[in-house]
Amino acid sequence: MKKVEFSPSLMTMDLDKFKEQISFLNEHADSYHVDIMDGHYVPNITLSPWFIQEIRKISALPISAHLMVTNPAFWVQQLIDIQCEWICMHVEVLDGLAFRLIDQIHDAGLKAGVVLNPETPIDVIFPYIDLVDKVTIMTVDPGFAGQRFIEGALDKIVALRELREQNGYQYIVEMDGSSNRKSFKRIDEANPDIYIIGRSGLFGLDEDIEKAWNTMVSDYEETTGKVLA
Ligand SMILES: O=C(CO)[C@@H](O)[C@H](O)[C@H](O)COP(=O)(O)O
Ligand SMILES: [Co+2]
Repeated sequence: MKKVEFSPSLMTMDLDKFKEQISFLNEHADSYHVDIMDGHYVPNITLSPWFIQEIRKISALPISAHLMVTNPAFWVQQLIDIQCEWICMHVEVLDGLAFRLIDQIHDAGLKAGVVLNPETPIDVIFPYIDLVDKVTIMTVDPGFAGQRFIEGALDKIVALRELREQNGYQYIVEMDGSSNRKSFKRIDEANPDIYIIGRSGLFGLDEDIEKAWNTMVSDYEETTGKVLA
């Protein structure tokens, strides 16, 4: 069976337990997801390139930056400077910039991802679908944790996997937004490669990160009937 990857969304971690939680997750998670917002593209401001540098000091896991910003070019250069493994940009702001930014990320030796809001159709990315390394499907509106799961967005995950199969594309498919005990089964049916887990699926389950992780694993296993390796 294909391995399911879990990527904790660090904007929902407990910052007063930063070192303790990262030390534990270094041994259990597959990568980290860092939400970067500019207060314009979405009405919130969360993590930053500086935060990625702080993680990097105590972790060797791949870090994926989810850019929710109106001017991705400005942020892409900063993330290239700090060598974040994945730079993921919302397609809704990529018009007229997509090829330049994807090439810039690749030229720096990093991976380029694109992110689609729940209402954005996948055909928007067809012009550059063969160039991207990851496609992230939002299953909540971007900007905040703790929102309602948007089940209808899952059809895009199925369609992206089919397109990849038919055309030999190389991208990874990821979901982001409210993955937890209530939604794991539906997400699993759509079968993304990476699950982003936030407060509702991981950090909010227990103050002790080890207990929270174990609860997340049993929630996944009980609701999907699958056993994680
Ligand atoms: O990009 C975002 C939100 O804009 C996500 O990465 C959230 O941080 C995550 O989905 C929260 O999940 P919940 O805490 O709602 O489960
Ligand atoms: Co995110």
